[in-house]
Amino acid sequence: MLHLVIAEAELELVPRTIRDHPAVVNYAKRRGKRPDEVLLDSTYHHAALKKLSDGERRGRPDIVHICLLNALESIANKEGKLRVYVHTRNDEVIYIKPETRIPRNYNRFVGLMESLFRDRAVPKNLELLRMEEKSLVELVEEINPDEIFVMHEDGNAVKPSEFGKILSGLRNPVVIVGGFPHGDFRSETPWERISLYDAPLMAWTVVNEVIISFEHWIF
Ligand SMILES: C[S@@+](CC[C@H](N)C(=O)[O-])C[C@H]1O[C@@H](n2cnc3c(N)ncnc32)[C@H](O)[C@@H]1O
Repeated sequence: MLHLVIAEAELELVPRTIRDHPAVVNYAKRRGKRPDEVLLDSTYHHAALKKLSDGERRGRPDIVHICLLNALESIANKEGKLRVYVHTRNDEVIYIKPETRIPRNYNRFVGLMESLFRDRAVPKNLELLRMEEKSLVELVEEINPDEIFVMHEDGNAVKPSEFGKILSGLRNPVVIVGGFPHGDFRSETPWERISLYDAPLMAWTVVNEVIISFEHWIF
């Protein structure tokens, strides 16, 4: 079973310090919500983000959305060979049941994530998505993998097909992909770094490359 972690994802509610910024207040009003109930989104809160530390990389639910659509619709997931987790910049972990259908529509996805931040599990009866406070290291320990790989543009160069072969030979590998648009991991990731290509790739491209290369060797 391959465990895929989208790590340090830029997924969070609007932080307290910018909840009274006009860009946030107007956006929340348009959506009929309170500023403390809405996701931070760089498309709409660009002006307010300038006031936050790390503002240039925060507010990117779209990265999580595309990664989850790709991973959960994959053949590996349909065949029960994949588990997907999202770890956020604020050390929350989202556990996702493999049968979860992520909304294709971005606005519906945002609404779903806002419900998850409020209720900690959605839908309440099935708990397809569940959120817990947990660090990346704690999540990795809980999975109890036989190998842990951090996808990184400066890592050891391994061709995607070769990496898929390595993953297919393991019992319970964890693969960590950064869910942020720029820069590096902010916390410690003391595991083997793997580069699939000699230039930076988007997170969802790496998700696809990893899953498809893995599938190639197990089906
Ligand atoms: C958009 S990148 C992160 C930002 C990137 N450091 C930059 O400044 O452009 C998102 C994630 O994709 C993965 N990634 C990006 N390029 C990669 C590569 N060439 N090989 C393996 N993983 C890569 C890493 O996990 C990275 O954290």
